[in-house]
Amino acid sequence: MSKNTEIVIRHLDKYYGKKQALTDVNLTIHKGMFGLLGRNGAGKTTLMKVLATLHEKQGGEVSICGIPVEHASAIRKITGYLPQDFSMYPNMSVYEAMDYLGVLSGLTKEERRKRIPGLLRQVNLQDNYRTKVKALSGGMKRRLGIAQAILHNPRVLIVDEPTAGLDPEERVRFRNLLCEIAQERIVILSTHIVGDIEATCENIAVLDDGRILFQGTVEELLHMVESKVYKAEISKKELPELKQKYIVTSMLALGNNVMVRFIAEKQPFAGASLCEAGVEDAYMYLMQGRGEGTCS
Ligand SMILES: Nc1ncnc2c1ncn2[C@@H]1O[C@H](COP(=O)(O)OP(=O)(O)OP(=O)(O)O)[C@@H](O)[C@H]1O
Repeated sequence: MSKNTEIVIRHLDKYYGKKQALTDVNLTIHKGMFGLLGRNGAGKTTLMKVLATLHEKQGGEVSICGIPVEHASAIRKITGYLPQDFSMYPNMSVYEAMDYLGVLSGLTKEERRKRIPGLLRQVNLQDNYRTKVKALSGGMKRRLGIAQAILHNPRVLIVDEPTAGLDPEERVRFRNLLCEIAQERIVILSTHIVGDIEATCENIAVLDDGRILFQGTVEELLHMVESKVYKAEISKKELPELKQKYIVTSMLALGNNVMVRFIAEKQPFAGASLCEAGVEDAYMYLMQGRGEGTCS
């Protein structure tokens, strides 16, 4: 595949003072949805900020569609970024905010007039032109954030933890929007919510303590726990021992008993039945020995 349609990261190192936040990160990211998964503090935001040219790296090479990240203004022309703590112009209306950002992006009046209505329709805010930004719900603000991030029609969209705090319906709607956008772009989605990745991304990377623990397809991740995920109904008294021996990925209380889902290398005891592995199981397995994974 041509380097002009990829993000290529080689031996990337990033420090904050003496603290090393990224260590020898190597990734190649193609068109479509790419999921970056990791617990809080793993380095996801740092990696995204390096790609968005908001942080400088200390070592390695990074290029986006063939352009080295050192060429910040050229990178910003082809990259859209939605930060974790996105907020903008609370007293402007939705349309005014978009129009203003369009001016800042260098779009002509004609280009703005043509592009903004289509984008607001795409993010389902077509009925909110006059709504003040401060009056939007969390999900609507996030969707407006996406519209502003793709206002200049970038080839790459970088979205940092976009679904945190959204209700389930908004989360699904937001994920679908990103998938739609990813049909013609590279979209990088960072999250610590395993469900977001499972539903949307074919290719993923798991970051932990600044290092890549895994990269590949969701299928390859699932393969790691194939024939290793069991469920069993046990008494509450037996639970502590089971938790000591195995990685428990979910529990459901049933009176004095508990239905547990856990990972074991082979049939652990009679009465435990094999089940289909999920991404959350695989993630917990991968995180084994690294403290508890913070998946929700
Ligand atoms: N400005 C900074 N100065 C010093 N250390 C920092 C700074 N920003 C981040 N770090 C540290 O770098 C590491 C990676 O942080 P980063 O924010 O990239 O993680 P993250 O995976 O995005 O986590 P979260 O989901 O909590 O945002 C953490 O140990 C964090 O404490």
